[in-house]
Amino acid sequence: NEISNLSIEIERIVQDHLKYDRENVSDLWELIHHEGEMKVYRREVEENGIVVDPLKCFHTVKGVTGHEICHYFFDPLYRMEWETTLDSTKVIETPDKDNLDTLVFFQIHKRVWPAAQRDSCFWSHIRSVSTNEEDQPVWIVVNYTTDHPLAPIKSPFVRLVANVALTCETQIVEPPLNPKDIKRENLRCKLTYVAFVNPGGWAPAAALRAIAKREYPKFLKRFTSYVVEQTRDKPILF
Ligand SMILES: CCCCCc1ccc(-c2ccc(S(=O)(=O)CCO)cc2)cc1[C@H]1C[C@H]1c1ccccn1
Repeated sequence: NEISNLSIEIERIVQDHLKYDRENVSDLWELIHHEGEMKVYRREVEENGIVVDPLKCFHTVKGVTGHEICHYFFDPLYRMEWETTLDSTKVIETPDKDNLDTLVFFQIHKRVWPAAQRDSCFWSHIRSVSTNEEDQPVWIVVNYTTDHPLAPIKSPFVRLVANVALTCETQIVEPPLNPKDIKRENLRCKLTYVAFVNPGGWAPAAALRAIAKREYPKFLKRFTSYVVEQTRDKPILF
């Protein structure tokens, strides 16, 4: 039925991301932005003349955990606080009321003139994966395009196709003897962000590449700074 088909798809996509995303980039990837701990890479790929460049970003954020980064990325409550490229976001379905680890979003993206305005509909899933005993668990959020009756494709909007994952590892730097004494200065989150976005309809390749080159680093910097600010005086969420 619906739920089990969705959970099968979620399992497949999440496992793929867990397996591949943290792999280092090959020399097929071009470094398009390097700022402090943030490195943003891109591969130039076109499908039927449409730019679908995969994007991969590695970043280390001090003072927060991977759980905190994934929590603020996943929870709709904060979306419009850090997202500057959206006109709106809405949760149109909660597939499992007893387990709020999966939501279905419908988002309208700000128009990038002269291209047609985009909208998106995707399931979003958050999960922690324990690696081995002593390390902190890996946290991951995946946003993956899906059709939905409450997100009809309507002109003039062009539906974009996205497969995005944010994967985070938490490191405890110079761990104090008693784990209860861990402070935020002992925390470091190593995150990987991958985005496979098909803009859904033709847009000038050079323009799309320029937008991506400008927007992804801006969005990752703004989002991670937002989480550092929001968590500064709060108890650590491991
Ligand atoms: C003609 C221009 C079409 C716009 C292309 C486009 C659309 C969505 C997206 C995108 C889709 C999902 C996510 S997310 O991480 O899942 C968060 C969800 O709120 C993030 C970014 C990217 C791009 C590519 C430009 C690039 C760009 C990059 C960061 C912001 C805006 N535009």
